[in-house]
Amino acid sequence: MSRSVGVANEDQIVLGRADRARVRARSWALLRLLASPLRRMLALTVLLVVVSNAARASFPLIIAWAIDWALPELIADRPMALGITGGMYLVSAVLAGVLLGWYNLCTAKVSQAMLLDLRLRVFRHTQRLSLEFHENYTSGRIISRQTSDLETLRELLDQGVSQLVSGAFFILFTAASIFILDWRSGLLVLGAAVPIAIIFHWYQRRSELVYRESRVVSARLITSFVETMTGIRAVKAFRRERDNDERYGNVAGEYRDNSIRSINLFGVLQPSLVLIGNLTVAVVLLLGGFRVLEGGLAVGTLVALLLAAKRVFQPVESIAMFYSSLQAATAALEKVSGLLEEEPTVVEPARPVALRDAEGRIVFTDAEFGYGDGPLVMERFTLEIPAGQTVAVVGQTGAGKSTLAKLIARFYDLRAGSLTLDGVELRDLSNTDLRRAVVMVTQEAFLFSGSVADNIALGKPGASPEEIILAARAVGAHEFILALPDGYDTDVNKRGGRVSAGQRQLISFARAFLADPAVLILDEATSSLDIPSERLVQEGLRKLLGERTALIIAHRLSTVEIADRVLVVHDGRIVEDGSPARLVADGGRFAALHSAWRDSLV
Ligand SMILES: Nc1ncnc2c1ncn2[C@@H]1O[C@H](COP(=O)(O)OP(=O)(O)OP(=O)(O)O)[C@@H](O)[C@H]1O
Repeated sequence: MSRSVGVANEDQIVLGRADRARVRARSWALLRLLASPLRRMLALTVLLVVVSNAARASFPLIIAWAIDWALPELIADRPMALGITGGMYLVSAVLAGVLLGWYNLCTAKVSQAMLLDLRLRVFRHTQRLSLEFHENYTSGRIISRQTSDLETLRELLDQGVSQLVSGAFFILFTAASIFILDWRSGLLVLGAAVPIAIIFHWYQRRSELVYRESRVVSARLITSFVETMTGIRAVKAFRRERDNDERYGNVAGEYRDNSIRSINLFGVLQPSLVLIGNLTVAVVLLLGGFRVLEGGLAVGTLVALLLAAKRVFQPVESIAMFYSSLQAATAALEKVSGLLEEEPTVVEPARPVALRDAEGRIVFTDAEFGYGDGPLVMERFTLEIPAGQTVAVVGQTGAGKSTLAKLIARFYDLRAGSLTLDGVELRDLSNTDLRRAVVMVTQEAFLFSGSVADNIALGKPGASPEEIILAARAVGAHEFILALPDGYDTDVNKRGGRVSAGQRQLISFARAFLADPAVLILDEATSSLDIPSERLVQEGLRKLLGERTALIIAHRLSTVEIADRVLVVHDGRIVEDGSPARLVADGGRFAALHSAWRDSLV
């Protein structure tokens, strides 16, 4: 497989031939995909740009006729010819103006529709990608794809595309009009296309690298910023400000250098084009002038030729300017299309097996697991958890406890073996059935913006206020919620609505209670609670656990007391398995942990 699949070579500036071709093809495929629902509109846009520019390019031709044909006719007292050429000029001018305006409206519609589509795709897709992807691809990068890259595309689409296409057609038609007027001058203008093509090619090769680098450095800049701000507590606690300033300063400096390089490249491109254009006009004037003197060329034709030659190079400058935003947008599109090419590693089955009322029997058979291509984190094991059992998982840090929990929640798939819920492979369940049956409450107990009630209701969309209060009461959260400024309607992200870490956990307990899953996983979920609220929660927890299957990962052994069974995980293996009392009696690892905990209580 090529290394350029997905985001794999995202930080690489110079791409090999095959990788470059693949990345280009991927970007084009994305553009085609975005354009396909707008085919009709696009066809109209093309028609408008062709006709309006043909009309614009006809002005010098009409002027040549007016001078060389209509004027002599007028002198001969036949004013009809001047009326015809004047009328033609007027029609062309109005047609060009009206159609050009319409064309601008159409391109704005098309480009904004494409941009909206892309924005939504990027958001939906990144949300759909598996946890494995997000754990490796930092949130800073995602933000940079969604903001800075899409902004770069927006800048091009807002103005650039319409100018580029319109300019290109204008040049084409004006060059054609020069050929019609005088093929020798036409060849001269065509000759100027050679150095222009060379300079564009030079600019394209150089700027491709510079703009690709710009995307990479810009992502690093945003990542550095996001990391500092999301970890602002750790930054302050460890006095990281000065180091962070320096690191950020270095990346910002790199970004500046990169911008200077791209401006310098443009600084060569633009004057070169102006120079080529002016020289060509001068040559056309010189040669045409001699031919007029010799009688080989009509005066009107020369005037028209000069007008056309001057106009043919007019859009070149704006094309050069928008060409640089095209290059920047191409680099952005490479990155965004790479992100969109990533596939979720944990996929929903095409034909899921239905699971109505889950009981919660979990069975691992000859299961093995490791993250990505990494080493095995859980060595081959077989484990059966009967429905309704409360299992505590203990073990030293890094042993694999959370990994076990994440497998049951299907955040990851096994590398080998099978994992079933009520006899159905987890991989064969629909997301809806799986999420209804298995709920995981994590340590971070994330709250979304909105009210406390909204946050609890996430467990069961459409839950009534009574159900929400019942759930909060069950886990012992009701009292503190009532004490908040607006009770259940308090906005958790507003000043005064902020809740403590322990309160956050209680809210997420209420959410889980309301969800009423067959299998509940609590990952370190009681670690932020102080002792009284932990006691309170112990009570709530008993109610929450009720009849369900539960897997509790806890450092605090007080939580383990309510478990029917304890699993001791060590170095990716389950080394002890039994009731708490039996494991204590057996005198193994759990017994040692337990006695240390008892001592700490005294
Ligand atoms: N996303 C990941 N990618 C790669 N390796 C990982 C990932 N998450 C965990 N690991 C590794 O897997 C092993 C088990 O981690 P796990 O989080 O399951 O441990 P744990 O027992 O829950 O530890 P703790 O009590 O500290 O939370 C560790 O060696 C860890 O480095």
